[in-house]
Amino acid sequence: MNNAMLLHRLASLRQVTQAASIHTHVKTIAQLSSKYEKDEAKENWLKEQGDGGSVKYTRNGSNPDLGQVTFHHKEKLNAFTGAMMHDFSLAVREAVKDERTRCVVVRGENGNFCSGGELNFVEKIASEEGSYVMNTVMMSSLKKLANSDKVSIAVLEGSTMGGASEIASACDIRVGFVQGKMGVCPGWGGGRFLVKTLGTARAMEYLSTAAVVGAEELHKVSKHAFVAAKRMVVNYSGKNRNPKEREEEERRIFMSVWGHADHKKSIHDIRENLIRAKKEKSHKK
Ligand SMILES: CC[C@@H](C(=O)O)C(=O)SCCNC(=O)CCNC(=O)[C@H](O)C(C)(C)COP(=O)(O)OP(=O)(O)OC[C@H]1O[C@@H](n2cnc3c(N)ncnc32)[C@H](O)[C@@H]1OP(=O)(O)O
Repeated sequence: MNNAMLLHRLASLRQVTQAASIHTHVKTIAQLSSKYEKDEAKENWLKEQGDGGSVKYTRNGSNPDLGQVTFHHKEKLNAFTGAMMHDFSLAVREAVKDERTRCVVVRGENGNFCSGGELNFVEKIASEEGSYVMNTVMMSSLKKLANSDKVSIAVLEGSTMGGASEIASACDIRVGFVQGKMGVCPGWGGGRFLVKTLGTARAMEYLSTAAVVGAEELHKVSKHAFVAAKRMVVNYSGKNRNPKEREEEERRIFMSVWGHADHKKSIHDIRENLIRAKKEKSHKK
């Protein structure tokens, strides 16, 4: 879809967009931010919610300039659990502090980058508290990676889906986003990187159409996701806003869609599809 067509569609949807009610969550964010004042408290909460997999920082033995952050969860294509988000924070901190290296390679084991959030975990934390903690921790890790003086390189092998696209975007690599299909919008702090890398029109197109569903179909699936995508792009393209306000707004936008009925239904449908695909595969054998 070209930009003119996209703008035309956006204009025709404006009425609905304006009518959709999205809560701002200001009060909730203030309460949660005092409950989880320390980074460690948020990271530990995530670890408690979902186990399985790990993320490790290592140095490349043959090339001392290279550090590497590796996702280990090969049986689920390196899908991120809460424990992995916890480890990712520690690994990124270690990587950006390592004075012996100039580059950080970010990759998944076994020839796959990452298939996004682990779906059981994603379903379990589909709440305001879950969205706040996950968003804050992952956004902080991605910011550290993006703002560090290391050159970060995402090795995009195999699957790169959902939140994994946000990690890849923080390393400045262009990838497709599937969040529209899930009835949400980027939840790991990736909105900023997408707008920075692609510009506003392309970012809107990617968020609303790039992946699997077109804008009109997406709007039927979840007008909330569509509206959130628009708000996220406007947030980073608007003038006269300071970076902190933008970051807070990105978090509010994400929290307004995470755990919504559309989102819960989408997680359920995606999991059902995976189970059905697995059964079909085993029948064919
Ligand atoms: C804020 C984060 C959040 C967001 O952005 O909104 C997310 O990231 S949500 C997750 C988004 N990701 C997805 O929707 C991807 C779901 N997975 C797939 O569509 C497919 O697995 C695939 C990535 C297209 C690969 O397909 P294929 O090559 O056919 O492999 P399998 O489907 O057989 O996968 C192997 C194995 O891995 C399990 N798996 C894969 N991804 C996930 C996941 N995200 N969470 C949990 N489990 C996952 C899959 O179920 C298979 O397991 P078994 O059936 O037990 O072998």
